[in-house]
Amino acid sequence: MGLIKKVLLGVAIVGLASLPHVWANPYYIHLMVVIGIYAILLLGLDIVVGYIGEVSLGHAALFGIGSYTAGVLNFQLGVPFLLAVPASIAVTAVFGAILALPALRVNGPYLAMVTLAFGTIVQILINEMTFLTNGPMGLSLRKPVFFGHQLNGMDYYYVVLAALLLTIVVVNRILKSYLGRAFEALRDSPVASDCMAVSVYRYKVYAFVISAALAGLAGSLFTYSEEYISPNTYNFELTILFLLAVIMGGRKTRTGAIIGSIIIVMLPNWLSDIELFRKIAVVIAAIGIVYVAYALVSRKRTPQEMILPLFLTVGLAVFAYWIENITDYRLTIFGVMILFVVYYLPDGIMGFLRSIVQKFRPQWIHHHEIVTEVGDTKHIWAAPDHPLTSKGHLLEVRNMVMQFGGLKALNEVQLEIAKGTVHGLIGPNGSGKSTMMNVLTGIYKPTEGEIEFNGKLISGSTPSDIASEGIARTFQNVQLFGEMTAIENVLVGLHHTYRSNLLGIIFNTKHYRAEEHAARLRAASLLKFVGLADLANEEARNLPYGKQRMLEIARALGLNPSLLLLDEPAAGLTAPDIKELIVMIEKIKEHGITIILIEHHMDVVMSISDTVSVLDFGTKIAEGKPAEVQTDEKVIEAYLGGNADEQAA
Ligand SMILES: Nc1ncnc2c1ncn2[C@@H]1O[C@H](COP(=O)(O)OP(=O)(O)OP(=O)(O)O)[C@@H](O)[C@H]1O
Repeated sequence: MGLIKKVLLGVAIVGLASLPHVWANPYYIHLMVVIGIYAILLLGLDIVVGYIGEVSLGHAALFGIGSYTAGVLNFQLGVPFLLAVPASIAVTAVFGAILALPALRVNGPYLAMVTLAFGTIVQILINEMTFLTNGPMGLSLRKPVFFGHQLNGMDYYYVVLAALLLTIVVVNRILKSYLGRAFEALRDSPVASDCMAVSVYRYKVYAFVISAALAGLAGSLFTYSEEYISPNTYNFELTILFLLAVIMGGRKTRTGAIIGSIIIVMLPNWLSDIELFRKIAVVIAAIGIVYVAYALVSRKRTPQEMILPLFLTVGLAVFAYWIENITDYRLTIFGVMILFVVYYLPDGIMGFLRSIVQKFRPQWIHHHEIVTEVGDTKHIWAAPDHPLTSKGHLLEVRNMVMQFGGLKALNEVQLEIAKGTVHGLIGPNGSGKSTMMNVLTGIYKPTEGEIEFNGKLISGSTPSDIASEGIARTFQNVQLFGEMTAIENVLVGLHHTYRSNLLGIIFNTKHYRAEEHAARLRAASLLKFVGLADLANEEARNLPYGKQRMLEIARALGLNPSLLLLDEPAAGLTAPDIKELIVMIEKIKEHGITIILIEHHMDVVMSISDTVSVLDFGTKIAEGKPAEVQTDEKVIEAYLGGNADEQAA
C-alpha cells in the first residue's frame, strides 16, 4: 500500500472512530451501524457481482439465515455473541454452498432465477418454522454483553466498525491473492481459466461461499443491532437494494461497497426531508451540468447522447422545487436515480470518480498494484508437476471423431506426438485443426475415440483436469484476462504452484508470502522471456495484438506444461516478431517441452517442425517430415482445392 493510501486510511479510521462522539445522536449512530453492516454484506456481494460477474438474487436470504442463526442461538439457547457470530458465519457459508453447488452449474438469468427461488423458500421457511423462529411474531433479544458489561448503541458501533475494518482487510487479502486472480480470470475468459487449471465452476463456488459467509456475519450483527428480527425484513426488495448498492457504488472496489451502503441506508432519509432533498437535487444538477459540459468539450459524447442526462439531473432539481410533499414520490425518485447511474455511470460512482482521478493523478500513483520483481533467466523454467513416465509417445489420439450435427469436423483421426518434438498441424481453413485443439484440451468432448497423454487416458476429462496433467495452450482468437495486468495474467498460469489455503491467505502467513514472491519472480521472468518485461503492469486489453499473443505463451508456460499447443501463434505478428517467435519456440523445445503447432505461415511450420500432419475435411491426409509433406500430392491438391495463395501466405 502506498504512503498516500496509508495516510488516507489512518485519517478515515480516526474519523470513523470519533464520529459517534461528534454526532452523538442515537438515531444517527444506529444508521451508521446499519451502514457498516450492509457494507460488510456488500463487500461479499461484490465478490460475486464484480469479480466473478454473476447476479445473485439470494443475498437477502443469506443475510436472513445469518440473522436467524444468531437470533435463534441467542433466543432459544442463550448462546453468547462471541459464539453466535462465528456460528452464523459457518451456517450461512454452508447454506451458500448448498445453493451454489447446483446453482452455479447454470449462468446469467438461470442463476438469477435459482437464487430468487432460494430467497423465496428461505423466507417461507423462516415464517413457517415457528418452533425455532417464532414465525411472523419474530424474535427479540438484547445487545451483547461483554465481560459482564451490557453494550449500548455507541459501544455496538465500535463492534461493527471493528468487524467492518477486519472484513475489508480479509476481503482485500483474498482478492489480491491467487484466489482473487482466479475469480477475475474466470469472469474475463472462462475458457482460458479452465485451460490454465483454474476450474471455473470450483472457483465460482468458492467465491459464492466466501460471499455467503460475509452475509452471515452481516446478518448476525444486524440481529444484535436491531434487537428484534422478523421474516419480512429479508424480502425480495432487500435483495434488489443490495444489488443496486453494488452497482451504484461501483464494482470491484471496497470504497464502492461503502458508498453503496451509505446510499441505500441514507436515501430513504434524504428523501423524507424535502429541504434536504432540494439541496441534494441542486448538487446533483450542478454535477450533471459539469459532467455534460466536460463530455461535450472533450468530445467524448455527442450532444444527442447528453440530452437525457442533462434533462434528468436538471429536471430533478426543478421537480424538487415544484413538489411540496416528497413522500408520495420516493420510489419514483429512487428509480430515476438508479436509471441514471445504470445508464451513465456503468462502473458506478467509484468507477466514475476513479476515471476522473486517473486523468489528473500524477504519474507515480498507479491504479494497479505495481510489481517490482525483475525477471531472471534462471527462474523461467521449472520441472513439470507430472514427470513423464510413459515410455511410448507423449500423446496418442486414436480414432478421433468429433461430430457437430451432420458434420464430422474430425473423422477417425490418428495422431502420435513424440516426446520433445515440434509437431506441425496444418490444413486448409475448416479442416479441423482448431477442433483437434479443443478436443485435446477437453473443451469439446469427442464423439468417439480416445486420447492418451503420458500413459493416461484423458478423453472425457474436464479442461482444468487436462491442464493440471500438463497440457497448456494458446488460442487462435486471443483469450487473455483483459482487465488484469500482463503479470497478473501470467500469475494465473502459475496458479497451480500455490499450496496455501484460505487461512494462509487471510493470515498472510510466511509460507504464503514466500509462494507469492516465488510466483511473482517466475512470472516476471516469463514476461522477460517473451519480451514483455517492460509491459508487466499494463492491462492485457491495452497491449498491441502481437504482444497479446506473446503474453498468452508466457501464461501457458507458467503451467509447467509437458505439452504446449500453439494455435496460430504467428497470426498478427510482424516479420521481425515472427523471427523472434521461431527462436522462442526452439528455446521452449530445448527445455524438453513438446509442442503442437497450428500455423498458416508455412515458412514457420516448415522451418521448426520435426513432423507435420496435414488435415483436410477432418481426415488426416499426410504425415511426415516437412520436406516430404511439402511435396505430397494430396497435400498440394488439398491446398490448391482451396485457395493456395491464401493458405501459403
Ligand atoms: N462448435 C462448433 N459447432 C459447429 N461446427 C463447428 C464447431 N466448431 C467447428 N465447427 C466446424 O468444424 C469444421 C472444422 O473447423 P475448425 O475450426 O476446426 O477448422 P480449422 O482447421 O481450425 O480452420 P481455421 O484454419 O479456419 O481455423 C468447420 O466446418 C467448422 O465450421
